[in-house]
Amino acid sequence: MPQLAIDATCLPQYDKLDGPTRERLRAVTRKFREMSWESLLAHPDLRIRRLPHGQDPRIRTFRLSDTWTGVMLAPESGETFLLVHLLPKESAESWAADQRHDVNSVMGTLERRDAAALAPVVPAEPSAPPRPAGAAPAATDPAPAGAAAGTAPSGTAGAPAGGAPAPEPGGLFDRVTDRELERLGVDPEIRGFCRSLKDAAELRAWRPALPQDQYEVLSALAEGHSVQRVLQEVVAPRRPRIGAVATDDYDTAIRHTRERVIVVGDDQEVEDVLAGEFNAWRVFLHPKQRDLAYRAHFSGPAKVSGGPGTGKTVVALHRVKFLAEHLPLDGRVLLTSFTNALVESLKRNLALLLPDELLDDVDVVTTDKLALDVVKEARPDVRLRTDTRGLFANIARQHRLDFPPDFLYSEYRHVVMAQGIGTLEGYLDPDARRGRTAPLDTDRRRAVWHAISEARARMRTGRALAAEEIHAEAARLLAERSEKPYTNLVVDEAQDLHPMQWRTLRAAVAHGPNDMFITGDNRQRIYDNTVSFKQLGIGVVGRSYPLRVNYRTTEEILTWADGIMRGRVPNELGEAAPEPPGSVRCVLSGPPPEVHGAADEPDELDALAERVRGWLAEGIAPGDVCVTTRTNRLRDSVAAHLRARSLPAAIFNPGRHSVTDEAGSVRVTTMHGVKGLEFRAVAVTGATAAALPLMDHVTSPDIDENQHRADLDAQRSLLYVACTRARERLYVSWHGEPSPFLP
Ligand SMILES: Nc1ncnc2c1ncn2[C@@H]1O[C@H](COP(=O)(O)OP(=O)(O)OP(=O)(O)O)[C@@H](O)[C@H]1O
Repeated sequence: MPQLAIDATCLPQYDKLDGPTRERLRAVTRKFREMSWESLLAHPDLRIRRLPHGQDPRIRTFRLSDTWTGVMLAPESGETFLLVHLLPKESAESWAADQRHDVNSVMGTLERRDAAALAPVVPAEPSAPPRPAGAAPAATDPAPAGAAAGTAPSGTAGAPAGGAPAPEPGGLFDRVTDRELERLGVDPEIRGFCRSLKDAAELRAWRPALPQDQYEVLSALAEGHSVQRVLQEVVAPRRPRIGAVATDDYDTAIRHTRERVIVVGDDQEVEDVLAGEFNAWRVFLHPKQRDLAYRAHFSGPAKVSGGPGTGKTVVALHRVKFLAEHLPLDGRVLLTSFTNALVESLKRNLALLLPDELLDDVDVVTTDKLALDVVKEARPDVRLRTDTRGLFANIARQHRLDFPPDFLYSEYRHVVMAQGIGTLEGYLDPDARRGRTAPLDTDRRRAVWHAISEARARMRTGRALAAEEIHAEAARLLAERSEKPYTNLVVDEAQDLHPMQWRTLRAAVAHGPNDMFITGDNRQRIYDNTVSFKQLGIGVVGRSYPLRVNYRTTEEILTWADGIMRGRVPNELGEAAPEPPGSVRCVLSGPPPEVHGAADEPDELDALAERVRGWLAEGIAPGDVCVTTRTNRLRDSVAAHLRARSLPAAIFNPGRHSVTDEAGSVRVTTMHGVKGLEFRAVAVTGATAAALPLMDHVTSPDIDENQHRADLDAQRSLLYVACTRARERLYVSWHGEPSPFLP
């Protein structure tokens, strides 16, 4: 029986179909799976048509409804049909006639190109593959027909219309030879075409017309990566593991192109795939993502880093799936993150990916909850203390320590607990305070140690323990257990965890293959924690992997937001060394961010309300809009202001609500509250100099200059995180003096 595969291009289209058309599509897909090709061709309702002037003899159209047409690829073998696109009837045939599918001779993937748009600009080389039978002569429209609106070059990307461009000096790919391009899977047609390109913007404008994987190769080369690196990072992950590529074997290529094609088995799968435009991540993984998530064996902890929106959480979720599928009988997986809101969001997404029987084997909890549960098992009367900062300030006063108010707490948190120092001797060790800038002689260290010891003793007697104490105790209890509670552990948003939290995690799983899988991004570190994995016994050397494709944010927004981090080279996650250079590519493009400086707060809020109203009028659903502020006070004012102007607005408290609770309203929340989330449109309000940075939350340089700088960086990151939550639209406003962090 033939099989059906679905191309990811169909997903956003499915959203546009009405109920009866969707039902009909399901019925049609059933026929494709169940009937022979001859019966399908003869079927009166389907009206399967070959396009007499099409570029690709394998493409057919079929009737979906009076207004919608399906486009499919029907390889001669008839084994696997590919549903390529769903289009309004009037545009379907011309689109389908322009496209051509080929099997990439190096990567073995099925690629689609707009052959009609490319025809005038590809050289007619003798080495070019013969046009498929039935292909049309070169079309005359030189611009890439499917190019994103406004991005295609108005002319011919530097090439004379109607003829092949002669290679010109100063081309984008001059440094790469034809032989190298060939090794990278760039076919003769595209090799000839790319010689005419002058810069990366021109290449990007042609993207919709170019075969997808070859575009990836060219864009990595255009970024300046070496041929070797492109071979390793782009070509190798796509190559079939075994066997040679046969360019006439479309069935195999369809199955092999898992980045954008999925073979479906039954109605439920068809529905699951098609209905999931925003859940494409469940099905279509980048080869690098798939490789990391489903790799059978990492010999120890593995770390995945990458800028915002590069799919780290997606990889973490798929990794949990892989681990849960391969658990020993009594095994358990822990998926953990920093805040309740993040954990809620992970739980929801995991439930979309895993069947119930696998979900039962996975715990999704914050690292703090894990530690508290472990401690409570041994001492049920213990509870979490929330006023630790105040306690230390009191004790510092009582001990008459002449330091700034937060000094004692900072010393406790960032020296004593971060390094797990348990004795006065340990604290007096010359290395104990390495990296701290305020010097402390031995007498003062003794005084500080006594004050810290008293605070710790008071917490223990009162049984209300700071999170730091709970983790120290949890790590101790877990280290004593010969049977660890977890077989594997997956940590998301790892950049924000404190060393004491890492000790708990390290102790919760035995050392060994696949023990820890860690994802994070130091650019997004918004809490005051810096970590050395090496010191914590988490060896990731040789098992660190970057992700470099941003799936969330438009290029315009990401480029602007990157200006917030200008000149800052973050340290690699869990290391003291700077991150190696490497750029991120965006899949999406759109309008640039809007910025607005107002005279005062009421003016700023008025302008915000109009912006939000405009988005809603454009058809963006209220639940897809988020307004974010630095403080709770401004958050409340914004919500009240929007409501007073009849806009549906709800305050989102990430600690208490799950993300979908307020689906019918514009979400108003703090910058901390948007971490890990994403929205079609985001407004960042109150980006004024007085609020970003908020100096209350920045360690004074008198206490420690390094910590002072790290705290300022964390606030800069907070703005960066808020801005990179936007998928399509970003609006940033302030009143009075703008934040110095703004680009
Ligand atoms: N292979 C993929 N195909 C389609 N969409 C993807 C893919 N990978 C990730 N995405 C989408 O990209 C967006 C960002 O993914 P994700 O949240 O995993 O990124 P992240 O790196 O964890 O982001 P951040 O660090 O900014 O929180 C999500 O909407 C996700 O569904």
